[in-house]
This record gives sequence, C-alpha cells and structure tokens, in this order.
Amino acid sequence: MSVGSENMPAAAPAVSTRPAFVRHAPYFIAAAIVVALAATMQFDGYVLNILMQATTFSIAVFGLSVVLGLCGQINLAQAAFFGFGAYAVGIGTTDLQMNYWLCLGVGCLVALAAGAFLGMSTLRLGGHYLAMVTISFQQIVTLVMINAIWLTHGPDGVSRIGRPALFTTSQGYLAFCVAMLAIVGYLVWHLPDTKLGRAMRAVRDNELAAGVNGIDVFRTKVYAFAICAALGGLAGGLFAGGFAYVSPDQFSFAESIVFLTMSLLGGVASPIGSAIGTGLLILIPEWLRFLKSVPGLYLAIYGLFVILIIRFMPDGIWGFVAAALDKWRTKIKTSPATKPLQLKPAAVGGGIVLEVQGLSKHFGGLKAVDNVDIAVRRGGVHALIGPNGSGKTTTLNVLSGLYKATSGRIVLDGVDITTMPPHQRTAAGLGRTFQNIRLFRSMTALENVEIGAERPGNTMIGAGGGAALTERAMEALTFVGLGSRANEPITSFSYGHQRLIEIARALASNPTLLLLDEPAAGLNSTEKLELHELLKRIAAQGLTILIIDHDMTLVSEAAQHITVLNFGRRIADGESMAVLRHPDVVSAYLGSE
Ligand SMILES: Nc1ncnc2c1ncn2[C@@H]1O[C@H](COP(=O)(O)OP(=O)(O)OP(=O)(O)O)[C@@H](O)[C@H]1O
Repeated sequence: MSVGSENMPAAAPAVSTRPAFVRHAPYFIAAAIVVALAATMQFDGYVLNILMQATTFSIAVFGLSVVLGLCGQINLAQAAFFGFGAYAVGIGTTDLQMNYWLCLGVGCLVALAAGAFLGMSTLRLGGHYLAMVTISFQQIVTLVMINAIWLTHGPDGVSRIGRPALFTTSQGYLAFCVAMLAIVGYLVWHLPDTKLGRAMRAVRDNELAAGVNGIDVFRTKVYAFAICAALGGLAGGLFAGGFAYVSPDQFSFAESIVFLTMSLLGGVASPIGSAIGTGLLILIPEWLRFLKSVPGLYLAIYGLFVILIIRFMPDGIWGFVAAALDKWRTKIKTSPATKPLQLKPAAVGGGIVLEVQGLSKHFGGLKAVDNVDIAVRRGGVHALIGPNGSGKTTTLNVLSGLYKATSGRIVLDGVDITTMPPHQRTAAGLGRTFQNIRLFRSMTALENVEIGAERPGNTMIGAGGGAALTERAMEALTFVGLGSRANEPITSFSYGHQRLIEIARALASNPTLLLLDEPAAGLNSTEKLELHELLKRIAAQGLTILIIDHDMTLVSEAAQHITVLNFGRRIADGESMAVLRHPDVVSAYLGSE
C-alpha cells in the first residue's frame, strides 16, 4: 500500500470524444446487412419459422440479461410477460380489430406495468422467496389464459393474428423482427454504461454498499424487473404477429424455464450470450431430430448437452469466450489530466456536523446501543472507541441507515435523517466505509469509485456527464495513490489497497461527514502509517471524519475528540488526551488490553 505518493494531478482514462453513433457505426452497418439479408434471402417455411422463433425469443431473453445478468434478480415468469404481449397483439388485431402497432404498444405497457407491480410487491424479498413468487405469478397467468375463455379463447388459443401493413409477408416481417432485435440488443448492450446500468451492477454485487453509495436499491430492482417484463411483452407481441397463432401452452412455466436456460447457457451477463443461448436451444432439438425414432434418447442427449455446457462454462458460452478474450485485450491506458482532488463539504449547519441524541438500538433483549449522545464538530477527526462488542459498528450502521434506530434522533448538518433510508442519507452528505470491505467485485477500481462520485447531491460533479464522473473518480483514486491502476479489476488489488479504494469511493462523493469503520484493521504497520498520512490529508481539506478503530496509536494521533462506548453506553466523551486518561476508559478499554 502506498498512499500519498501520487498526490499529484489526476490522470483520466482515455475517453473517446467521437459521438457514440460514430464509434458504434460498425454495429449498425452489420445490423443493416443482416436485416437486408433477412428481407431478401429466400428461406423455406421451416427455416423461416426457426429464425422467427430465435429472433423473438432472443428479445425476451435480453430481458433476463437485464434483470438477472445485470441486476442479479431472478425472474421465473418471463413466459407470462411474453404472453401479455402475445395476447395483446392476438386479441387486439383479431377480436378487437385494432391497429397492430397500437396492440404491440399496449402489450409492452401491460407487461411493463405487471412487471413493475410484481417487482414493487415482491422485490424486498429477494433470493428464493422472489423465485417462488414469480413462479406463482406465472402459474396464475397461465391459469387465466386457459380459463378466461371469453377473453383468451381458452386452450383453443387465438388464430389469424394480424401483422402491420408494411410487413405483411413472412419474409418482410422477419426482417422487421431482426431490426427490432438489433435495436433492443444495442440498448441492452450499452445499458451497463448508463447511470441506471451502473446502479444495477452495484446492486447485484453488493446491495449494502450500493445503498450507502446513494443508490436506491429497491427502485433500481423494480426498474430492472419492469424493463425485463417490457422486453418480454415486446418479444411476445412480435412472436404473435410472426406465427399468427397463440395458445396458453406457449406461455407456461416450462417456457419460462426454457428462457432462463437460454440465458444461462449463452451467458446471462451479456445480450450476445443471450442470443447465442437462444439460438442453440432452438437449434439443438432440430439437430437431434434424427434421434427421435429411439424413445427418450433425444431428450437424454439434449439434457446432457445442456448440463455439460453449464458444468464446464458456469458463466455461459459467451462468458467463457469473453474471459479468454480479456486475457488478450490490451488494458485501456490512463492519460495525464486535470487537477488534484478537492473536498468541499457543504457548510450549512453551524459548528456541529452530526448530532446524535439518545440513540438506542436493541436486538431483542440486547441493548447493543443504549441512549448514546454524540456531537461531531465540523472539521477534524472524531473517534468512537470501545472494547469488542461495545456497540461501535452498530452505532455506525444506525447512523448510515442500515439498522433502524430503536429510539433517538440523528441530525446531519441541520437535517433530521433518523428515518431516512441509506441512499437518502448518502444524498444528504454521509459517506462511509465498512469494517469488512464492501466493494463491487465485478468492477474495476475506477468503476467502483465512479459509483461513489455519482452520489445524488455531489456538487463536485457538474453537468459534464460521464467525463466529469470519470475525472472525479480518477482524482479520488490518485489521491489515495492508486491512479495508475484505475482500470484494474478489484480482485487484483491487495487487501490494503482495497481499503484505499473504498475510501476513494467515499471521497469521490464529496461527503459532508465520512464514517470510517476500522480502516486500519488488517493493515501492517507501514500501511497504518500511510493510512494516518491519508487521514491527515483528508482532514486538512476540512472534511469531518468519524472513525472507529482499535489502534490506539492511530486514534490518539489522528483524533482531536473521542467518544467511548462500553456495553452500548457512552462512558466518556471529550478532548482526546483527557478521554484516554479517564479512569473508566482505562479500566473498561485500555486496561483490558
Ligand atoms: N444484527 C445483529 N443482531 C443481533 N445482535 C447484534 C447484531 N449486530 C450486532 N449485534 C450485537 O451487538 C453488540 C454490539 O456489536 P458491535 O458489532 O456493534 O460491537 P463493536 O463495538 O463494533 O465490536 P467490534 O469492535 O468487535 O467490531 C454485540 O453484542 C453484537 O453481538
């Protein structure tokens, strides 16, 4: 770990100044060629059906690459959303004689609304509960499709479904579906580079860290779910027009599992993987058709094929290929740039930045924090110390909103934040690091720090968009001495450096108050000295720090003010040297060492 050695003008990665549509022109040219081929090549009916199915299914599977690949949430009801789109076009263009485009739009909207509703009512659950709820939703939708005969025609399904006037021929309609696939694929491909996409990745990697970095975790999950459902609806609408017939068995739970398998097989993290998985799962049964004469053999080989791919390529086929390509790809160079990191905490609430009054947190009968008062003065370092289990981390968790206070009041810079969720406290100016490092492990150092810089209310990010964000993140990384390694993945950093990246992430957000939870834990003596230097440089810029640490040398040298907890209660508070000499502190904490 080397801090301070790079406290010089920050370097920013080379960011292309060419507009996106110029940089991505090869994609659009390739897509246009494929659309032209789909429109002009002469396919027989069998091939046309396979292509139509692969194209429309791929769009539904793109939805799973958003909700599962990007945001880490399971959805076992994609076939239901697919069905919403399909029935909207089916019923709309036949029974209701409505315009195809209107029906397609309605199908997408109904799926989006159902996805958002399902997400809002279930996404606080997560894990296997979420899986169970989506399965139940899928089953209900299938039952409605079968039994609401007045609307869906029941098991007979809807036939003679219309197409738009522009694309009445099968070949023309296929070309239209391929064009839609290319557009949706492009959007999903670039979603990770947007603010919403970054938030989804952060939520997938570490929900707690995402929340304390200003991301509204619940809303991000709901958006991901709604986007997934809308893509399912769009795909279903296109499918209905392509095959002119829909029936409930096409949208059953088994189909949802097929969609999921397609995305896992190809690689759920990327739309390329989704398209590969979809193509393979549609083509493999066709390739193995000649085995159908032997009962059971076809299914056994099909199943074995899928199991082998998932066993030996856990990230899917594209995940495997992308990892191999990554080894050969040259790392993006950083280019010299701009200015040193500036910390300009807002100063609006007088001399006291943080006022904690009568704070308690009880776990059942255990009073982990018991009626604690803390007043943190603006500027400088305030330490919160105490023996193991005295309630320090619990206090920090209550301050940052990870735990709900049993009682008491927390005021940050004049604003009562007691009942705010974590992301709102972060927006109000709270930054923090964790005792057990919580970085976004699938991202590079720079991407991690960019998430911090993107904090709502960060006045240091102007309207410069992505470039300003990158610049700010580079300044913070350079401030902690890691600017030259900005584009390396988190997993390549030592434990000490990961701590520094976590601090850089908090600094990039330009907080009013920085909470550091045992930043020296696990560091060797040299690293601790460097950490001390870093704290001095942060404090020199006027940023207020509330630090927890067991290292008394670090605490006594860095902190001007100390609060001591024991068994959840405050036993001393005041100027550092006086507190450390306090007889209660000596016996409760220092004496125990
Ligand atoms: N989520 C929880 N559920 C139940 N009890 C908890 C929870 N979190 C903490 N505790 C309990 O609260 C008490 C205070 O724990 P806390 O982690 O805040 O102490 P600490 O002072 O930070 O300790 P250390 O210095 O070892 O990190 C402990 O008895 C702990 O077991």
